[in-house]
Amino acid sequence: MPRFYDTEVTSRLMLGTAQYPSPAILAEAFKRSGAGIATVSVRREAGGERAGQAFWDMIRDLGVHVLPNTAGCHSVREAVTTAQMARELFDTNWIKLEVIGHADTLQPDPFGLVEAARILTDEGFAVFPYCTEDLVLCERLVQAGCRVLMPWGAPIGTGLGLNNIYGLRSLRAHFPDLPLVIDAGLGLPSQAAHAMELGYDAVLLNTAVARAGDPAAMAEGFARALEAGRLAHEADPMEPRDMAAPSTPVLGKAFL
Ligand SMILES: CC(=O)[C@@H](O)[C@H](O)COP(=O)(O)O
Repeated sequence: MPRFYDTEVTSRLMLGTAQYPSPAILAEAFKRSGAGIATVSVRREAGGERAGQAFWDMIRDLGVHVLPNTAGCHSVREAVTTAQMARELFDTNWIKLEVIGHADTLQPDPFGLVEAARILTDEGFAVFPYCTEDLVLCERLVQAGCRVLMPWGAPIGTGLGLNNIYGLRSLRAHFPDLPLVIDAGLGLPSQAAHAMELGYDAVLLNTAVARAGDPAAMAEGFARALEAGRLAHEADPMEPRDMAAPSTPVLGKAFL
């Protein structure tokens, strides 16, 4: 199982905690999938007071690692301040760093992300940056102190899956020993299995589970797909080839 900043987790599935039809369904999705990490929006917690406390109690009861995020932050300053609040609220130095750079695609602002990552690692945070698969950006994030990378599969909430297989494969090859997590854009368990087959360590998703007709069943579907994909990765898959190759031996075939 993957290790994030010296913490070994028990599952390759991380789930977001927004958009569920009810808290009970959210809890059931975690239970059935065995997801090991819950991401929580600091803004939601900080703004909610009593509702926030009830939500936090429920998350704590799940018994999973909590990964607060800076969702909704569009500037370095906002993200850093939100991370500092998260450390106090959740009593953890883990932070999923989001610095959104574009209103339509919600893609990360690479420049702000690196700057915020550097500030936060200097302050002792364990930063989980939501990034793109750009190799130069990822190099800079590692230089800034990040010990895990979270490239997007596709824009948040689209369910499009892995938009740039080539780029994700290159990233894996470039950082063979760094934990890599696909974050955002997954819509189906088969896409999560594909991420595992590419050698990724984990996936983080929210919309595909929370917006499914049966969120708990979908969460379990993702968990099973992750297991299948990882097993396939470890089994050393065959190389695809262009030319047909008979899988049945022709030796001993009767001549007519
Ligand atoms: C970066 C971000 O906000 C994602 O972690 C999001 O929470 C999950 O993305 P999906 O809703 O597309 O799964």
